[in-house]
Amino acid sequence: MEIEINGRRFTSETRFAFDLKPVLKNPEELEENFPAYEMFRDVYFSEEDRELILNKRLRYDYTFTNPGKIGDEFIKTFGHYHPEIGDGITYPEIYEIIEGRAIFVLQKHGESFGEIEDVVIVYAEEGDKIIIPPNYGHVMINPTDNMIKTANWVCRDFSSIYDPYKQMRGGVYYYTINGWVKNERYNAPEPKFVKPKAPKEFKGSMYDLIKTDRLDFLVDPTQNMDLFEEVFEEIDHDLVK
Ligand SMILES: O=P(O)(O)OC[C@H]1O[C@](O)(CO)[C@@H](O)[C@@H]1O
Repeated sequence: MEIEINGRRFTSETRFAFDLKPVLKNPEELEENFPAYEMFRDVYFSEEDRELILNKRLRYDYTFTNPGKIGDEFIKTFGHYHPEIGDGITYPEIYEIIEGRAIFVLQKHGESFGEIEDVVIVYAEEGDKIIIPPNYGHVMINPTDNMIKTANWVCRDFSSIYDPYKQMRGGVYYYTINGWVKNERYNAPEPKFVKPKAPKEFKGSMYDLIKTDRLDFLVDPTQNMDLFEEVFEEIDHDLVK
């Protein structure tokens, strides 16, 4: 797929349903291949911005996630962790929902990939900004009949880590037409159900945050670990559709 921004064309990398086989609840139910989501990595609006983005060691991506199901499971991203910066702390990330409604499953592993210390299920709406704290892996699910469009800022110095999700066949929970199904390969506590509560300094245009120092935490989260204390607000799970 291609998008045009200010006369520049950006081409996506497509993840197909077959690419998701290693992380599906029921891979055997996948018969026909189709595009699951489009990733436009390293987008910029002007050459001047491009220089700023490179200097700040950041990357701006769009992800367009199609609606659909594989068996009874809703379409989702593959899922990944980020590497360590040092001292056992991994790179965080910030997402924005540009269009649609999404669910993120965040998980933090302990000694082994299968030992989960914390699970946070984030129900996000259009306009929400979602901060993925250090040390959490993340999967984004499309629980709707419409495409989800998201943007994200992330440090550009690393590659995502997919092996834990491959080894465990996906994240700690699958989202299905019958609701949440635990992936029994994991030992994990009960999930917390939350909505995003990004601090007020992140209000406004996601892209324009590059013109401020507010994204510095993506490259060095250790300078402001308090930021991650209040990025979610617990919700009553019964209220969640
Ligand atoms: O890398 P995955 O798990 O396929 O997830 C897709 C999205 O995650 C990002 O890598 C950001 O974390 C985006 O660039 C990409 O569109």
